[in-house]
Amino acid sequence: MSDLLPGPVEVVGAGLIGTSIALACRRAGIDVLLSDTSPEHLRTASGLGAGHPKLPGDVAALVVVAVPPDHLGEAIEAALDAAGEDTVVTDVGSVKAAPLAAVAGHRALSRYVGSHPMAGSERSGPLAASADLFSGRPWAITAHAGAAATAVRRVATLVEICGAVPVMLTPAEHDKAVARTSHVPHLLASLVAGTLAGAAPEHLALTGQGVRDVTRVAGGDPALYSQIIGGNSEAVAVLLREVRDRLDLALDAVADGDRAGLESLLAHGLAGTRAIPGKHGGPMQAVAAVHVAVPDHPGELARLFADVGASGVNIEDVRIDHDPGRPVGLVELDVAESRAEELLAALESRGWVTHR
Ligand SMILES: NC(=O)C1=CN([C@@H]2O[C@H](COP(=O)(O)OP(=O)(O)OC[C@H]3O[C@@H](n4cnc5c(N)ncnc54)[C@H](O)[C@@H]3O)[C@@H](O)[C@H]2O)C=CC1
Ligand SMILES: O=C(O)C(=O)Cc1ccc(O)cc1
Repeated sequence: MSDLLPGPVEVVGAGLIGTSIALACRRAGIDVLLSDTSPEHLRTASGLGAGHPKLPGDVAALVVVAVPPDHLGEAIEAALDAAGEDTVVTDVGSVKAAPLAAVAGHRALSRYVGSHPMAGSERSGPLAASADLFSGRPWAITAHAGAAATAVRRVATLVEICGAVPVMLTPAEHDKAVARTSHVPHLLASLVAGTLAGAAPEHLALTGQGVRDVTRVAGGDPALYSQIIGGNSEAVAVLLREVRDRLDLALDAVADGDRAGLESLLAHGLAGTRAIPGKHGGPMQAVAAVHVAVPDHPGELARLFADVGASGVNIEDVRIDHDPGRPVGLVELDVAESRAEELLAALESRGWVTHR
């Protein structure tokens, strides 16, 4: 337990994010109070060991509001109304200007500090939660000008307890940033995924890893993401117009057979992939993919990872694709470019079928 966060922590909204935070706090030995409008989620989260239902009279040191975006304002206000004089309130909503505007006139505004963990999944509810969800992930802290320094420190302590990396931003800057890194990518993933709905099975049989990578986030709950994206409409619209202009250029280049124009658009995209920070927030490391054919039998992945471990090469990322015609998985290991040849040789010497 931390001196800066003595507990208890109250989590309002025991879904994916709320229960994950609660589990991380419990792991750190902090008492957690839970509340949720869904008795089922409350029961499930309590059963997972995330805490116990809040009782009348319980007072938290920190309230974490983790409800869907459309309900953030009212839930933050209710938390500020009910809290003790020393209680700090944060929320973890994916947009930050709107909930702040909803409570801007509150007498206890100095004890509210917004935040946003940049980690999650396509799944919802407490059963998808994990204490490790935020490990090594950025977590924005969006203090407004009138926030008390003690309140900001308490929220930063929560971020540290969850193993995340704090990033200080104003609410407006945050909303512009996530329009670019989360909301527009989500919308475009959904548009691409939509072209697959109802497609001919013989076309879908040619699905590879690329389309899975591009469409993964589109698997998220449409009701939640319409609130997230709709709650950041101004910043999202600015970027969507930029994308629309490029889409028009792409259409013209394809229709006119303009290879140079097409290459220029693709090169711009490549530059974007290189701008994405690497693991742990550092500069992007040059990685190379090593592909390994793995028989679809119990224990084969464990054997492969043990052999990679024995070679001393670190795996930066891993993906698995399936050969539709054979009982074989194709494992793609991303490793530092400078170590790829060494890994290929080590795996081949142990009998694995590999290629770059
Ligand atoms: N899903 C994700 O990957 C991420 C979501 N967020 C944000 O976290 C918040 C929660 O999202 P998830 O955990 O994914 O959703 P979820 O659907 O898994 O959980 C939301 C929970 O809030 C409860 N709830 C709804 N209205 C309530 C109210 N008025 N009072 C108390 N409980 C209420 C629901 O019953 C549910 O248990 C959202 O604001 C979202 O923008 C932030 C980072 C990542
Ligand atoms: O699934 C992913 O890769 C995500 O990026 C999850 C996510 C979803 C919503 C957020 O507000 C923040 C993170």
